[in-house]
Amino acid sequence: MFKVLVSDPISDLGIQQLVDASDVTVEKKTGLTEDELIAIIGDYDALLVRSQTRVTERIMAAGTKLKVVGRAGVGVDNIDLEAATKQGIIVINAPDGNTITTCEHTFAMMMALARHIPQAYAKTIGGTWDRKSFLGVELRNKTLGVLGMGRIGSEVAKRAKAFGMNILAYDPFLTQERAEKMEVKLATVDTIIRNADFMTVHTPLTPETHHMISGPQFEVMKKGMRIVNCARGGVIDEMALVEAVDQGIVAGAAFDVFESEPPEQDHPFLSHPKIIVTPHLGASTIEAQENVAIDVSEEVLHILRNEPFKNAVNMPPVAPTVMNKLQPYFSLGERLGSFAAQVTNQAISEIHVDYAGDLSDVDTLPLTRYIVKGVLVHHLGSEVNIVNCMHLAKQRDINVVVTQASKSKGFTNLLTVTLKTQDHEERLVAGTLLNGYGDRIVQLDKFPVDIAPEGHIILISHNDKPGIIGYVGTLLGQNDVNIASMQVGRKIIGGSAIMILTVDKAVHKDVLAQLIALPELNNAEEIVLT
Ligand SMILES: NC(=O)C1=CN([C@@H]2O[C@H](COP(=O)(O)OP(=O)(O)OC[C@H]3O[C@@H](n4cnc5c(N)ncnc54)[C@H](O)[C@@H]3O)[C@@H](O)[C@H]2O)C=CC1
Ligand SMILES: O=C(O)C(=O)COP(=O)(O)O
Repeated sequence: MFKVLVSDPISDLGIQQLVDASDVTVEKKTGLTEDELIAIIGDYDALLVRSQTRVTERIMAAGTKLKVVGRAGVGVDNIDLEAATKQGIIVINAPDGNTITTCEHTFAMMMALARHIPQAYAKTIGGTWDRKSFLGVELRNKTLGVLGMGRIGSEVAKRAKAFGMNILAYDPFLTQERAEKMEVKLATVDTIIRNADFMTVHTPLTPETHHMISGPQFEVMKKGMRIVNCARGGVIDEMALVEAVDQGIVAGAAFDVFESEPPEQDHPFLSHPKIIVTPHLGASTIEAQENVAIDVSEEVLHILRNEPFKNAVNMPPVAPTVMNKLQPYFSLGERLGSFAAQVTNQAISEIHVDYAGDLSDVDTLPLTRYIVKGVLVHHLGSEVNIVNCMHLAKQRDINVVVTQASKSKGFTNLLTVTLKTQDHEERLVAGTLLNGYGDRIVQLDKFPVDIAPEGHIILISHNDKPGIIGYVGTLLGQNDVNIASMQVGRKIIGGSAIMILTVDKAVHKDVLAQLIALPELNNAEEIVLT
């Protein structure tokens, strides 16, 4: 039974599928301190959060069973991604579910700013009928600068057009072609600062975006600009902004997010007549909260059940078409990796993966991760998963080399895993996915073979002499080991040969030792593929 902890307020309706799952129990404990979370996190397989819970390195370290941290929302700046990757914890988010909601909040803020709605409301309910102090401005014909044209920024631009605004947009990934399609003008940050009447930011907080609007930008800013931040506190320098408002450079600002949340009671925004604020409400609608909770619950279930998933933040994204193509090979890849590791007795210096046939022209990185996981798991155990395997390989100076499009030897698809050791030994295992037959191992070192990569396998190397098969069969029979299948491979008559037996149960070490003691038999080892 998987245990899921929900440590922030997340929509009940959204997480219903987790609650209903027969293999999951869900517990809600919100408002915990870091130490309180550390004390209990060891019991849980998954943690669901929004932006309040700071998922620190200490929490991850205490989460010994933790497989996944699910963020019901976009920003993951409250989660230590590096620590998660090192520990093999998958971090997923729900990037699409709150886009429109946050875009609408941005608009609400922009209009509230243009028409002084919060200030006018406060005065009216305070008993003052003041119609002179709140002269506003129209949005029509104004220039809106959008910094960050991702999901939310693009939706804001779309709506701003309907309000008759001219849009100047900047995003490092915004091409001229896409800008034209969206009917916005591609501009630099500098052009936007010097020309916009309104400016809204929709970037994540990164070292590059931190204080991207600060003193130097306010110095050259178009006088009377109104600024909205519904993205992340820290993209705009808060103290420099207050100064710019006081100097009359900025006519007003609307902030949903703060450099530190919640802000201190004496934060200058909270008492400034020209700055309006909301307590990080961008994503807070019934619809968005249901959407993100549904998305994240679905992904968490996939991860817990070892099924493919898509929105991992600490792994590169994979297009659904690529994923569909690769997914059938995941189990084969992992087993080939595991097989190769089990027959390699020296320290591995390189994992070489060659993809041929159908796999020669797709981005195979996700599949490579399964192979590397298979190789490492033999020595490192369950600590290894597809999130941390590359990191763990690098830490151990193991090179992962991938080649594509070498000859497929007649197979429609062929995965060849070669492990190279520091002593220049090489072990090679190749496998294919045969339509209608499933996974097969088709080559072992230089020998062509045909075995299903599953269960208990005995690999024997011997000299090609008459009678050996009989000795082996008799010895295994005497030890109550039932042989399910047997294959013999050799390159030349009387030369070195291999025998591969699949057997019904684990083989005791003594039996392997007795096998090795047989005449003309050089080695016998058991490979277990679960
Ligand atoms: N206030 C709230 O409750 C909410 C806030 N957010 C925040 O809004 C922000 C945007 O979210 P989405 O649009 O969903 O993300 P997104 O990833 O779709 O878009 C972000 C865009 O920022 C761009 N960008 C990165 N560096 C930039 C730079 N230096 N200058 C200009 N653009 C840059 C990226 O290329 C990307 O296109 C995120 O920080 C997210 O955490 C999201 C939802 C709710
Ligand atoms: O999704 C985001 O990035 C947000 O900022 C929303 O945060 P929240 O889930 O409302 O705490």
